Amino acid sequence: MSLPDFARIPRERLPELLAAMPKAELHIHIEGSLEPELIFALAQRNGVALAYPDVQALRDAYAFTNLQSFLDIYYAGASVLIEEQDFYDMAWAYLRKAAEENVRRTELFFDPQTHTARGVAMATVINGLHRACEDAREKLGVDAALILCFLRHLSEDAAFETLEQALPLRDKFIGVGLDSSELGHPPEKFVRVFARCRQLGFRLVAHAGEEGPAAYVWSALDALHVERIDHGVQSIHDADLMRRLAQEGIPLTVCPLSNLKLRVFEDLRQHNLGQLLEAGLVATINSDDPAYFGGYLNQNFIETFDATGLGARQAWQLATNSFTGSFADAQAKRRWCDEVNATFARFAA
Ligand SMILES: Nc1ncnc2[nH]cnc12
Ligand SMILES: [Zn+2]
Repeated sequence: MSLPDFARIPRERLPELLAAMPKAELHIHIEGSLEPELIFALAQRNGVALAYPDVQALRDAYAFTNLQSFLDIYYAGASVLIEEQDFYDMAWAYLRKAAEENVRRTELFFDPQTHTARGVAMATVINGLHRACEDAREKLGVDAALILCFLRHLSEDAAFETLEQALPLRDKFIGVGLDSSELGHPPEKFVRVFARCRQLGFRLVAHAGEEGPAAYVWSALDALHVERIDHGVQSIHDADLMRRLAQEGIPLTVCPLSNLKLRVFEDLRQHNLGQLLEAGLVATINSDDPAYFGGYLNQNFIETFDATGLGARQAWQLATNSFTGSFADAQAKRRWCDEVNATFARFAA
């Protein structure tokens, strides 16, 4: 099939097109979708004390200077999650939003160590999230899958222990990832546990090159053998790495509003997404932690396009990349890419 005629789509219609086009979200921490209102509702339901008197005071605290300043508040927010129903409610709220935004496929990260460290059972976490994913498929037509993330500020032994706890529920998540504080915690720290997960047949991803250097992206690829890089925006500083990412078609799950709020870029106009696409990388747009960074997926698209001047061609590329970069089966990917083409043909008619 030939490419849509992008020149026929006027710039004024871009926001409408960005919202309407089918898309996949490949980088969303489900705990980062916990809105202040739900944090307060769950705190009350579970009798958990919060450090803030009300929703507004909590929201006012969302002024971050870097990744760590965000993570401290993010882990505190997650402390209200106790029962299986809490995990369900959190994921269901996100999945409903995703359906409204024409997300067809979403791969949700979750951080079990944040919860098991507080005495919440692994099964409570995974069963609640998984039930929401099943309901999303049935009731919303959204295909949702779970990816278990190891916290990189903790030890590899702790990651192994987490894996052991999760293995009885292995049919309920498709892969593993690596998140939390990047600087000082290089991928090499987790070589053995990723090797084990690879042996077990899990899909592998890792955060790399968000605040950390391009060298961390190399080691995520060569030491951990990940299939996708989360963020990866620092790759731009290494021409050999850029060539490799392009040649091997390794997807980058880029999160523009997150990068702005965590000061990876001081201004959205300086974001390098356009350069990554120009270099032929399989870059995608994602929300990361939408409740904390001021926007869900469509807001990320709309603000980024507005600030950087990207156009309909890049919109098509990003929507297509989101499906090709996903871990869905080949037939579903083809169906969604056809749907992307049909949407663009309609806007170009
Ligand atoms: N942007 C991010 N980077 C690393 N770990 C995270 N956990 C939640 N959001 C994250
Ligand atoms: Zn992330």
